Amino acid sequence: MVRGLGELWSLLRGHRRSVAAATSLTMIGTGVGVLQPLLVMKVIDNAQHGRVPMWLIGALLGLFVGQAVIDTAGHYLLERTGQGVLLGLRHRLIDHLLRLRVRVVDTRRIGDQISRANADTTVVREAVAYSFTALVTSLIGVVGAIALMVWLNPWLFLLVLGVVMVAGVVVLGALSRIRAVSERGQASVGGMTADLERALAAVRTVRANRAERREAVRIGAHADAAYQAGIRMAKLDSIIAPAMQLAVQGSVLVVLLVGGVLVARGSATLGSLVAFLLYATYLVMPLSQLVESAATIQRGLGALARVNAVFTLPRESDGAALRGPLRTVPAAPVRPRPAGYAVSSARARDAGTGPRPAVEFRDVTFAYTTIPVLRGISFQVPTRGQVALVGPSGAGKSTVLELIEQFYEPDEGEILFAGRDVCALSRQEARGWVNLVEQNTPVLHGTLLDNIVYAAPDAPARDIDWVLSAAGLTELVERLPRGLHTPVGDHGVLLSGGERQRVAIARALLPKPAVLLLDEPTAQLDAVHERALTRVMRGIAEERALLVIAHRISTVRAADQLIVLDQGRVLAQGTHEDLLTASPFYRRLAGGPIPPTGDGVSAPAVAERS
Ligand SMILES: Nc1ncnc2c1ncn2[C@@H]1O[C@H](COP(=O)(O)OP(=O)(O)OP(=O)(O)O)[C@@H](O)[C@H]1O
Repeated sequence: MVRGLGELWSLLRGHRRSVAAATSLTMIGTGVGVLQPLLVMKVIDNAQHGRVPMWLIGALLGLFVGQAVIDTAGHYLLERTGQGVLLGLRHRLIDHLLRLRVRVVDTRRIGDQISRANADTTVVREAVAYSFTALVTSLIGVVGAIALMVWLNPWLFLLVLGVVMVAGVVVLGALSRIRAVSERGQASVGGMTADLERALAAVRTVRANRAERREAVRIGAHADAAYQAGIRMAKLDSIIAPAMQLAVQGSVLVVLLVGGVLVARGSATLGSLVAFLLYATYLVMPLSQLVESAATIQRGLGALARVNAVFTLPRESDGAALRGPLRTVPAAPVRPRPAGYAVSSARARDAGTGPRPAVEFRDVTFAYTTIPVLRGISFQVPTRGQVALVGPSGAGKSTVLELIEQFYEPDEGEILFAGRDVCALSRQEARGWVNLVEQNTPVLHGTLLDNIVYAAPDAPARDIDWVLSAAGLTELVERLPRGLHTPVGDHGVLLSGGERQRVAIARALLPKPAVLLLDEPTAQLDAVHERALTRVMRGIAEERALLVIAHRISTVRAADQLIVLDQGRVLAQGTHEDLLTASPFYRRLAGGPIPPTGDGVSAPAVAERS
């Protein structure tokens, strides 16, 4: 609990002045409240002698109103601080989540991460904002009330203490279990969000497979678990509340009984009995506040553990010198954006026309887990022209593009951009050099324009017109009643597969990368659209490097060079015609059905390579 308090306290960095001000106000409010019974005692004692001075009544009223005003200001300040802490935590979390290493994202559930940024931070807010102040002020309230009770009548106080301690044992038992229950409940909410996200993201698949009921049961199971945790929490809360109630009523009863006898015997005044009674209730109020804030802190610590777990996940470094210092490859720096549409001549020099290819793999080996997916592959992509990666499913083609995009780092070997080891480039530089159109072409919620200018929000209209025409989208935009301002729906569901593909190509072209990577651009297209896109690709390849993955050889038949991959190895390289003659494996790829991975290709691999 003490370490947990330290963690919560560290969240208040930058807000400590506000917390101090709010705590001071609440303390003053509590102090003003503690004074009231003393004045009441004075009023009653004076009344017994037949006169009640008006100033006493006025002072009592003043204290009453003063306390209300001070409490209001303190409450607002706390609420504001809580919101500030929540905002800071969410900003950090959002930033961290968006920069997580791709390898980490691969193994996490997105919905659960969303839930951590959403539900868990809200629980932490409550713990952070209120509980510190409540802890401090209620402690002061308890100490103050105890001191005054001891001063008024130590024996009566001991009796009250006995009653409160009985309740205290019950409450402490319940408090110790709250954190674990809260963590379980929050984890169930995370699981529910993750499964709901999964089902809604694939709503068509769910419907087509008539899986609504099964999904509802699956997601409902998390809701049930959250409910169970909620019920356990309610049980613990309901143990705490009556225990505190018992402490109040028991204390009042004991004080009334024993105090009444003392007043009857004349060993105590009626005023001191009333004051003592008020303090007995005043003791219980901050005590229950103390207990409540301890419970909120426990809940908050449960949620904070989940939030902090995100911060322990490794994020992508900025890139430069990831695997050691800059290699001594003599090259001009890569400039992420050219001046015009075409790769400028200066850039072409940077890119190393001739000896320095736009992208080069040198003996690159890579494994997602333990089994290598790429096994020492080497190839070059010149600054202009089209290079195609072909090979059976699972050969490692998409992995090559993922390594170029720096989503993963090679285990061995080097990747060079324009002759420079990518490890010597910042991620910004490297990702300015290339751009990727993924296999599943994510189109984002928003308008067509939002999607196209995603990487270059300030792009001038002429650039947008150019990428629209380069990607063959001009006609579509003219046909749509709202043109570029047409909403595309979540994940671009309002567009056809081919349109989504072309929107993604236009988006990738707008920041003018030196190298455009296309993963299966024609997978969703019919023969007519495939031919149109092939023309688009030829146009693009005249100005920059184009690296394309295609299952259909017809898409890449005209490529300047084809690289045949199988089982993570380069089997053969050359033009379509060269390969038809030299590579039996390619002949089978091009002509017949694509052979499954490992279809007797290991031995020819050596022969074909040579
Ligand atoms: N994120 C990942 N984590 C673990 N393994 C992966 C991951 N992505 C791909 N793989 C595995 O790596 C191997 C190569 O996959 P890759 O997607 O590169 O093949 P591909 O040649 O592009 O296949 P396809 O033509 O079917 O898209 C496959 O066996 C695949 O299961």
